[in-house]
Amino acid sequence: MTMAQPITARVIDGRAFAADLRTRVRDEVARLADSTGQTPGLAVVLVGEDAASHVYVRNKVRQTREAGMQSHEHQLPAETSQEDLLALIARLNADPSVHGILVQLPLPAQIDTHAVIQAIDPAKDVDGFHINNVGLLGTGQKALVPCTPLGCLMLLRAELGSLEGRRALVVGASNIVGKPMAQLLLAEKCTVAIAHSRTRDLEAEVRQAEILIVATGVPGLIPGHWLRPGAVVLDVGINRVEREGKEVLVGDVDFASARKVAGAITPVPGGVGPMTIACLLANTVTAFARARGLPEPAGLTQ
Ligand SMILES: Nc1nc2c(c(=O)[nH]1)N[C@@H](CN(C=O)c1ccc(C(=O)N[C@@H](CCC(=O)O)C(=O)O)cc1)CN2
Ligand SMILES: [Mg+2]
Repeated sequence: MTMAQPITARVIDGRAFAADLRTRVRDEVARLADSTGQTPGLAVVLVGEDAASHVYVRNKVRQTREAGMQSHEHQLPAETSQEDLLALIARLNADPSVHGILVQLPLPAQIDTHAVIQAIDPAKDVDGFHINNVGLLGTGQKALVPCTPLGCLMLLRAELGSLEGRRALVVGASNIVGKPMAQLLLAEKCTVAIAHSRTRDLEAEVRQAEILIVATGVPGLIPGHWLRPGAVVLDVGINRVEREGKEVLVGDVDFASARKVAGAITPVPGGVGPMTIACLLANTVTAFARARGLPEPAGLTQ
């Protein structure tokens, strides 16, 4: 008699996928430099002392340079005024060597985040947060797309090929991840639902999803037994928790139980996270090409 094999999900290697995307970005940068004599430039603005933000910005600067692009780094003190930050953005908007502008979030409390994002030239808004880009994405036109959802879309396409007709659930309705993710999935012709903190029966919603994307910041919110068997699960959560006296990173999905039910799943760390910066580089190349009226580089955007 043969024993039933336990189902074990394929673990999606976001680090490897991001490394491959960065190689494609680097090749495209070299090709563009050859044909135009110019190198794409990315300006990164960091205000204050948030420790995680410093790590992310350091990685953004390093990976920008490794891709052969120019990095313009602006570190401002925590007490920077809104006026000074807006003046810097105006200078970056006007600088022809800057093709992408990114203001690292979160910003200190005295600064109006929305006003700062709206001050960025939408053509240089490589985070895709400006309402022009939000509106373009929502109306099915070419936009600059937020980096984390764009990374998720690339992982899903690599895993599933066509997403058409699939039932997708996005858990979390943030402007940075949940809402743009839902728009991207809709554009792929998925049947899309968005769940949030007031969703009445989250388990019942999760059970129906062939594609599940979770971005809530609640560690271990989704246990494996809620999943539809074979589902593709992308875990966007990055939560620092204490386990056995040590600080560890965990996602919003309980990985140990979920991998016994899912068809494929991203780990934390090493899943969706690394795609965020790789997609930022890709967006910078896309912004550069569009600004110069060049053909869209293939495979770098939605
Ligand atoms: N302006 C922006 N601010 C923020 C964004 C953003 O896209 N634009 N996203 C996050 C932070 N972020 C990039 O800025 C980011 C988060 C996580 C990772 C990543 O590689 N995570 C690793 C784990 C890293 C760790 O050890 O902490 C992983 O998941 O494997 C990269 C970038 C908020 N702010
Ligand atoms: Mg504020």
